[in-house]
This record gives sequence, C-alpha cells and structure tokens, in this order.
Amino acid sequence: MGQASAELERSEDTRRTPVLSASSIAMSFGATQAIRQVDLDLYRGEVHALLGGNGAGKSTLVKILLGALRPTKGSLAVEGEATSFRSVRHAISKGIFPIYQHLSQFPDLTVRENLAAFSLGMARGMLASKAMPSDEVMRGWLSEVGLTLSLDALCRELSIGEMQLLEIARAIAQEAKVLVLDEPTAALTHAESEVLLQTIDKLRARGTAILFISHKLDEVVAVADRLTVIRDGVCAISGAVMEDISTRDIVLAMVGKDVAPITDIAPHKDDVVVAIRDLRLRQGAEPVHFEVARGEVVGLAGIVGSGADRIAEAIAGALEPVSGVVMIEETAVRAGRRKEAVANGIGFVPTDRHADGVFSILGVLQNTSAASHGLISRWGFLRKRQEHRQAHEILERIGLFPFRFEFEAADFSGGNQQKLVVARNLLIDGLKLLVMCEPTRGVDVAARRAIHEVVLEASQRGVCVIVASSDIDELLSICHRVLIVQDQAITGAFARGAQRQDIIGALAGAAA
Ligand SMILES: Nc1ncnc2c1ncn2[C@@H]1O[C@H](COP(=O)(O)OP(=O)(O)OP(=O)(O)O)[C@@H](O)[C@H]1O
Repeated sequence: MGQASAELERSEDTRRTPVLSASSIAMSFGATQAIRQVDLDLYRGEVHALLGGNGAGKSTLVKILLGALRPTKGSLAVEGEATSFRSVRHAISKGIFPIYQHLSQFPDLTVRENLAAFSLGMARGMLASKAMPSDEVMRGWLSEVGLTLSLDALCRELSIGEMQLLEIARAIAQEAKVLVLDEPTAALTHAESEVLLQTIDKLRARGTAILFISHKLDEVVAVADRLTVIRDGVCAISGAVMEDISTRDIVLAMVGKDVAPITDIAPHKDDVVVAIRDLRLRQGAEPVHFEVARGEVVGLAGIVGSGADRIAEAIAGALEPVSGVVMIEETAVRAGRRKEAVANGIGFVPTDRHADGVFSILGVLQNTSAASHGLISRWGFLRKRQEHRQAHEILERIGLFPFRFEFEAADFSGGNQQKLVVARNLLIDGLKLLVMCEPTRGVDVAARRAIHEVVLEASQRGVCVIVASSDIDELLSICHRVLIVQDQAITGAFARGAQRQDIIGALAGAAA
C-alpha cells in the first residue's frame, strides 16, 4: 500500500471514529429519571443538532458531555478512547468546549488579554506578556470567526454576539475538537445570528464537530447535517441525516403533535386603555409616547442595545426611568415603580427569569398564584381548591413537564420555569396590562404556540399587551402593531400584516 493511500485510509478511519461519543447514557436526580437511555455520536466536520421539548433531558445530556455531571449509567469516548470526565476543565483538556452566551471571559480585560489568558492558563495567575501569542496570531483567530475587533477593546464593551464569537475564537485557539452551543442565538439579533451561523459553517469546513442545541427549527434546518431528538429521556430520532427528515417529523418526534403557527388573530377594540407618556430612559433622550387600545397586542422590536426591552421594563416598573407615566384608564402610574404597577394590574414577564422571574425554592402553586391572591381569597383565606384549579388549567394548557405540583421551581428545566412565570402573570388579579420581554425564549414549539394562544385569549378579554421580543416571527404572529425602537426611542411602526423582511429592513436601518 502506497504512503498516500495509507494516509487516506487513516484519515477515513478518523472520519469514521466519532470524535465524541456517548453510549447508553442514563441520569437520575433522586426519583427523577432525566435521561433513561441516550446515544449520541459526533463526527469531525459535522453540525449535529440536539432537539427536544422542555424537560426532555437536553441540558442534562450536555452537562454530561461537558464534564459538569457524571452520568448514572453509560460511557463516553473521545476519538474512540473511553473517557470519564472529572470536570469541565478535564473535558476542555480533551478538546470538548462549551460556548456560553454570557461571558466566561474577564470583562475588565481586553480582547488581547482574554485570548492570551486561555492559552497561558491565566486562571492560575500567570499572564506573562512576553509569552503571549503575537497580535498577528490572535488576529488570525478573530478573523476565523469573522471578528474585526481591536485587540485593545475591553470585553465589557462588546455586544453579546461579539462575546460569543470571541469565546469561539478562544476555543479555536485551543484547537477545540468539539464545540457545544446551547441555544446560541437566543440573545442575538437577526444579523448577529446570521454571522454566527456563517461562522459555524466555516468551523464545520475546518473539521470541528459542533453540537447545536436550539428550539428554533428554521435555524436547525439551515445549519445542521444530522439531528438527534430526545423525548422523555430517550432518543426519538437518533443521528438522522437532515435531508431525510421533514420539519413536521421533527416536531412530531419532539412534542408528539402537529404545531402550526398562529396565522390569524382577532382585531382589538378601538378604545385606548393604556397611554405611555413622556418615558425617557436617560436625560436628553427622545421621549417615548404610545397608546395601547383595549385588547391590543403591541410589539417592541429593536436590536440588542436599542432599549426595546428597557422600555418594557420601565413600563412594568422593573427599571426606573428618568421620567414617565403609564396612564391606565384614568389612573396615572409612575413608570419604574413595580409595587404601584402591580397594584394597578400590570403584569410582567422579565427576560431573565433567574434574576427576577421565578421563585426557585417555592413550589408550583406559589409560583403560579403569587400575584393572584386577591382573586382567590375570601375573607382573607386562600381558597385552596380554586388556586389549584386555576393553576392546573393554565399549566396543563401550556404543557408544564413534568406535571408535578410537589416540585420546587428549581427542579424544572429552563423552559418549564419560563412557563411558570408566564402562567403567574396571566393569573394576576385584575390584569389590565401584560408586559412581556422575550416571553417564549427557551420554550419548546408546542409551549410557544400555547403561550401565544393564552396571551391572545387574554387580549380578547380586553387585557392590553406589550411584548418586547427579538424574535420577529413571534411579533408578527401575535401583535396587532409592531413599533421599531432605536436608541431608546420609537422610530417606526408596522400594522398587522407587515412582512418579515420589512421589519428586518427597518431594524437594519436602525442599526446603521
Ligand atoms: N438538578 C435537578 N434536580 C432535579 N431534577 C432535575 C434537575 N435537573 C434537571 N432535572 C429534571 O430532569 C429533566 C430534564 O431536564 P433538562 O434540564 O435536561 O431538560 P431540557 O431538555 O434541557 O429542557 P429545556 O428545553 O426546558 O431547557 C426535567 O424533568 C427536569 O425537571
């Protein structure tokens, strides 16, 4: 056999041996069997999507692959060699890298220092400038992920998209074999998501294996070569080639039923119930004024940093603006006062459910009825049966999984915690205005549809809704009107029926 053909055979062997494989993995948390039996193989140069409904076991599997959890059963192998990861650091040393959306970098250091920190093991306090890789080498890493940043830029000044790409650049610098991206586009703008997906394409071409976890099916279809779907802790689809499988089959495997997006919504009544007046997030900013009619759903669309979410937070009283009043019928509620907002029937689903959404150590009932005690109490006593019935109804509808009321919120997966927060707000006593930021981030396709339905039902009962979302399809599907936010001010408006491209165009214009 000639040298060339021996090499070819060796390289084909490398292709055939998974770079990372997980066999017969099972994982229990006490009585909860999060994973019953899952197998997953990742090959060089492939993008492998991992999908599943909320609570299916994706994050648990990812933690096992990254060395953050030890499986109860099963085994892992890196390039054919059986391995048992002792820690995340150990997995990284074998070339398996997590890519986080938030920063695992040092925000007060420069891009140069952050890139050097990883290659020099700065965690151990050894940043020695003479041993740093050259600027030219570092620029090479940045250009591989399409970043044109100055090496002197401070990391805290980067956008979320840039930080994520910088994380990938650091992994490339470490010759990562596998990158694990868990919902990587959740906090990115449309344009940033495109850049990330292009970068993933490039990484695939250079032989990196990528595990891509997402609830956004269009993204998965666009980027993945193969996919695995987990349902109830087992593989419903195992490593199927994307071309062989339809979106409908994927949805059926994930949630067991067809889920069509909402295509038509009922009109709202014309009388104005809510008026936002003179809202300024900073001195000298253009004031925000807009009105919401009874039962109207108004979307706020903006690129990251535009202030769309902050305007929503100020209206809900979660963030104190420089000035602003929310008129609800005849009552003036000062923007930025959460207690006043709650007392006047303003509900709020925050972007960050961990920071101020879910009550981790409380149970399902306390989490869902925390804001509705007036409605279900009589003579000062909670009417337990009614509390239970209300929570039961809405949580069943939006598919809480597992449907276990004895669980504390922290025992649920991320998407299921989000369902608790949404349910609590829909059950608010005398709800007049529901303000939501990224209401369906991290929830599966069936729950997303159900959340949209219950929000629209609330709107039909006359509740006004303001939704700040980076998900344009979400805004187009449930809003009567979408406002474009630029630099903390409203710069445009689209009525229902607007095209996706028009909104993207307006946002891109806002970015210019
Ligand atoms: N630390 C824990 N203690 C108890 N149960 C847990 C723990 N972590 C996860 N679980 C349970 O394991 C199951 C799988 O959760 P996991 O977070 O892996 O789901 P997921 O597929 O990532 O869901 P999501 O899409 O909502 O993030 C769920 O039933 C969850 O309630």
